[in-house]
Amino acid sequence: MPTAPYSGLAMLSAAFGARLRELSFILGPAALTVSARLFCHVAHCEADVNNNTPVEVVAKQTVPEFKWHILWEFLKPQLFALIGAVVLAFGAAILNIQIPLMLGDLVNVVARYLREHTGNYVHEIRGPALKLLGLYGIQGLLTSGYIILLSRVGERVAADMRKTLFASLLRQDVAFFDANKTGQLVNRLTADIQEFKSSFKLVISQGLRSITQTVGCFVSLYVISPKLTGLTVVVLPCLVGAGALIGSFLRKLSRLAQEQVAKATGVADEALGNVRTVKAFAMEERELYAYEVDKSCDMNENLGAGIAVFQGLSNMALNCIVLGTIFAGGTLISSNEMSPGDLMSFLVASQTVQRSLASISILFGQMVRGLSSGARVFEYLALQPTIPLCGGGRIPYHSLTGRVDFMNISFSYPTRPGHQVLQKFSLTLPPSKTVAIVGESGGGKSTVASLLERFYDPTSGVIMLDGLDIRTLDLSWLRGQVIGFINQEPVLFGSSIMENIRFGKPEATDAEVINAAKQANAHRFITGFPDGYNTVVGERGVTLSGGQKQRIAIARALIKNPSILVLDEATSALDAESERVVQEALDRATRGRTVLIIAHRLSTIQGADLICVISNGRIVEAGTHLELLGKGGLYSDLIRRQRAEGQK
Ligand SMILES: Nc1ncnc2c1ncn2[C@@H]1O[C@H](COP(=O)(O)OP(=O)(O)OP(=O)(O)O)[C@@H](O)[C@H]1O
Repeated sequence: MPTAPYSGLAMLSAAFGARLRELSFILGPAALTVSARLFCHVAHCEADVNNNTPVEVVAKQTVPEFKWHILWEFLKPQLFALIGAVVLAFGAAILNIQIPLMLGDLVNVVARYLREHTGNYVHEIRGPALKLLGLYGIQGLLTSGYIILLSRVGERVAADMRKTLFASLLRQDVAFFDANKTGQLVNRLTADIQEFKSSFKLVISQGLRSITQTVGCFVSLYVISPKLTGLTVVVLPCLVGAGALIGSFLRKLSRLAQEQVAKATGVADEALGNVRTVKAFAMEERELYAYEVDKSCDMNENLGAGIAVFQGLSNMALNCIVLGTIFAGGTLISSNEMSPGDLMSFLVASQTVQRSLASISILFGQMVRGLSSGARVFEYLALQPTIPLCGGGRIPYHSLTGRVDFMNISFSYPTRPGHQVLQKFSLTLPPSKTVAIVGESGGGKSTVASLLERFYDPTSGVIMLDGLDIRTLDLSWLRGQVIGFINQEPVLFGSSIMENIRFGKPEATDAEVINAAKQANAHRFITGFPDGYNTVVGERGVTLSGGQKQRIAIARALIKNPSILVLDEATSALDAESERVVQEALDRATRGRTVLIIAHRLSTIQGADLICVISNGRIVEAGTHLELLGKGGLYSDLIRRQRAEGQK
């Protein structure tokens, strides 16, 4: 008998073991096995407490519903493997029910031999022992079989979910990303799916086994001794009721802790994604992350303590049942109502029930967590974007002029519905002409570009391309082939320069990529790198200068040969020399195209065919540079202000 390094439960187990040793004069050596198994169970339960601390990271604002039909779609392709796993798990559970009965047979042989000391012990024990050994072997095989099948099903379902969720997230409107933090979305892809997978596997394997064993062993208990079973049945409902009450309190704690972990992850994601800003303000030490992590640590510690008390109490109660059984069973043996083997069977069977019930109580919490993780994953799987990515008409390339009309556009961002950014805004971009929008910061310039790209749809009014409402046109065609977009801070992906330029047209040949780079004034510096076009640009292009990044972004936009080019303050973040080379590239790129420039520095747009000044969401002045200067209005003011700032 091992000495217990554990707390009260283990001491109870040890005391129980001692009691069994006392009884071993009747029950023989098998009693020691029961004691050891019970001890192991206590240790196992304590280990479960540690394993049960939830590390789930959840992005949770509302409580989404679990959609079973979506789960069914993922399970369908794995149905055969799943049925196989269920059958094998069921088989293993049925065999587990047989084990106590066989142990009883074995003990009866031992007890009879101890009592009578007649016959050939080895010969008599061989039959039941071999039967039991065979049962252990088959049970082991079935267990391995269902675990293999189940982990296959779990992994494949999780991989399918990840791929589908990722595709669904990318399909969502830009407004969706305004409202949801990236870190929380990534959590759904990783932690939520992981949690769902673990719960799914656990519930199918252990849940099925525990329920089958509980029912089966209860039947065995009743067959062995209705009296003793009656005793157990009276006590059990009280324990289950108390357990359910504490369990619901713990689930609430768990949900709060999960939300806190998700919050901390969101903060980390934001800081790591913008590490330069954090460093520039020397905020490494003061980052909010530590505070949020400490908070989640406290909450998880409280949860862990709650789980510990819960499991401690439930183990103690269940162990007491076994203890009571031995006393009551001993009385029945003394009055010859029960054989020692029957008491052995009863003990092991009741121990199996106890273990199964303990595991059901843990599984119940796991199932709730799994269901809420699954619900969060399914919530976004079922979400349809309000702006569909494909479907709708296309204008043949040869007849496309590139004329754009903004007609009476009013617009508020979905995340800020009370704040009207554009009010009855009207503007025409004539084919092959350059129109620049200027105005105060926050006046709505970039919003105009976003609406043309259909990142959002106007609240009222229509945007026309060649006289057709852009809402009737195929969005992937519009974004993929008609409009080229270059903004102030181009984002490159952490792959090669070649792949980054090809992002604009995935089917482009190497020659097309090089040609686009030449048009964007980028070929020379790219070929100057040791790896040329295969140079990997680092995350978000950090290994390149601002001007180099911008020229690659221009090449990426030009490779699709767009009819319309939108330049959102494309050179405002560059120094004078970079601006000159990029401007050169842009001048070449804009030739023969309809161009909308969202301008910050007025010096770069003086050659535009039309300059519009936007204020409070509508155009207040329009004309060429000279015409506007002559008017002496808002445009002249802006120029004067910029000159004064330049001189400072
Ligand atoms: N995604 C968004 N969600 C909610 N409001 C937004 C969003 N983007 C911009 N806004 C708000 O819309 C208004 C117009 O913003 P916009 O970016 O169009 O201005 P801008 O003229 O381009 O400014 P700047 O010259 O400073 O870039 C601002 O009040 C801004 O706060």
